[in-house]
Amino acid sequence: MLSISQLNQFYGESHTLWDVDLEVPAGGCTCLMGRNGVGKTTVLKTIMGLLPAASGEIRFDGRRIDGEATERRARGGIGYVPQGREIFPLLSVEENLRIARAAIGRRDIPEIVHDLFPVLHEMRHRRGGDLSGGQQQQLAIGRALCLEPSLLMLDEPTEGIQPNIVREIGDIIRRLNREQGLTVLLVEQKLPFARRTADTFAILDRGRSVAAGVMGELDDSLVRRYLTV
Ligand SMILES: Nc1ncnc2c1ncn2[C@@H]1O[C@H](COP(=O)(O)OP(=O)(O)OP(=O)(O)O)[C@@H](O)[C@H]1O
Repeated sequence: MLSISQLNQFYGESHTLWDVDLEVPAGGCTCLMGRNGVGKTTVLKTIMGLLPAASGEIRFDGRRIDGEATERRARGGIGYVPQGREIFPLLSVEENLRIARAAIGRRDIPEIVHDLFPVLHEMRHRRGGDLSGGQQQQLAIGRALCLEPSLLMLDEPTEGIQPNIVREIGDIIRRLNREQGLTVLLVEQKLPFARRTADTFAILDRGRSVAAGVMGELDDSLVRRYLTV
């Protein structure tokens, strides 16, 4: 569904991504892994068109999208839940959702959002900034779902969230993937969470793709070499 080949990216003079390849199969849940600063967030932002690619190809459903504006990619089916969530803190929960929904010309809130996140319905009049970290993460995912994506990308959705809520977020990602058929690309540093949630992995090291496979192939030697600090 998403296929990246030979992607290069620079921040000014600094070469950040080096010939990165990444395959996200349709209907799967792929975890992009690697230590801090290896370029995971940069990959997601480049897929979304928030950063320009210097060279390489990004294909989504077979179509090249690397020349498209972010809005077009979002409308075309790529949902993005950024690191740090980036909800509007002064707007209500409902307004946060409606703004996203308006981008595809709709006014209603999709049922799936209330089904998955009853707390967002209960707290619809509260300001986004007044929610807990876990609730804000649910709002960020709910907001991405308002655009009815076929691929959902999440950047460290469990960062700074209490352990019991981490489990809930994992359940939700699995439900979206397995029950709703949404393809998922997850950036995640917590190994047990990644193993439970994803079925394939790809590892970056200093801006390069160094390993990929089905989750069962993520063995101790790969973990020691590329993931443990
Ligand atoms: N706006 C920027 N300008 C210059 N360099 C940047 C910028 N953003 C990130 N970098 C650098 O690019 C490299 C990759 O960063 P990136 O945030 O993509 O890594 P990451 O793997 O997502 O890390 P983390 O797990 O800490 O979020 C790092 O060396 C980082 O310092």
